[in-house]
Amino acid sequence: MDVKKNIVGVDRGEVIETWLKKHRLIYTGATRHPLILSIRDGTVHLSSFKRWLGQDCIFVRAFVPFAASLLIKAWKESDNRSDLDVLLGGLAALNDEIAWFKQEAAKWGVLLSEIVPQKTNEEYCRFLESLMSPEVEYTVAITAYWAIEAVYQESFAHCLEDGSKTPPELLETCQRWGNPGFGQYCSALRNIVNRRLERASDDQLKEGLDDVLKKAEVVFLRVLEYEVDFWNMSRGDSL
Ligand SMILES: Cc1ncc(CNC=O)c(N)n1
Repeated sequence: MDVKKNIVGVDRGEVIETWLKKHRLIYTGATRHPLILSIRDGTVHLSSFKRWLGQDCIFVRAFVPFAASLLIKAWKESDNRSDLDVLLGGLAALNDEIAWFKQEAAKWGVLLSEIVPQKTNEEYCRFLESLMSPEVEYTVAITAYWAIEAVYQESFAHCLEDGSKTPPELLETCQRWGNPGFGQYCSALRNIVNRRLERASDDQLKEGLDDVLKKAEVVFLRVLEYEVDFWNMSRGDSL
């Protein structure tokens, strides 16, 4: 098959695929972390799970305004109306998710009022806040958003695959991000990102334009690093 290449030599619509090949190791580090592997093989320490749960409750509260800021960028900058529908669906799901976190925390006896955000969590939330700035391009911000969602989707779907021994009391958590609907949502986000990056690489022909493609790749890698650090907090030795 004749694959068209644009000026930066990237196959059309394949930017994310190229990144995933190039950064395989860190991507696998984020999506196959020891915490996830221990959930999947049933050896997870519940104290680790609870530490993750408490920290993630805090993270998700910062993720909501980030998602809202992305909705604004999409409305202002997107070349495709359906982006807004995809993002609004994500925001609606976050409403359920926040309610679920409260209920799940209560179920495990995790007292949300007493959770202290760890340094990694605070830094990750600050990073999200930096992406909310109007200076940050829609393409760059939605790349981060897709990566954040995709890591959880791939991680938790792994715990639901045939042969996994995920403890029954953790199945609901895994289904939250590992269910097929969330998978489709992540594919829709990935399609948006690929479309935007393809456009960005075309635009780089024009003089004076920032290298959005490079910025998006840097942001993608930072998300993966933060996700690995975030899982690491569950070990409880990072305070
Ligand atoms: C640290 C982290 N990364 C990704 C997600 C998934 N997105 C929203 O729920 C999450 N909850 N927490």
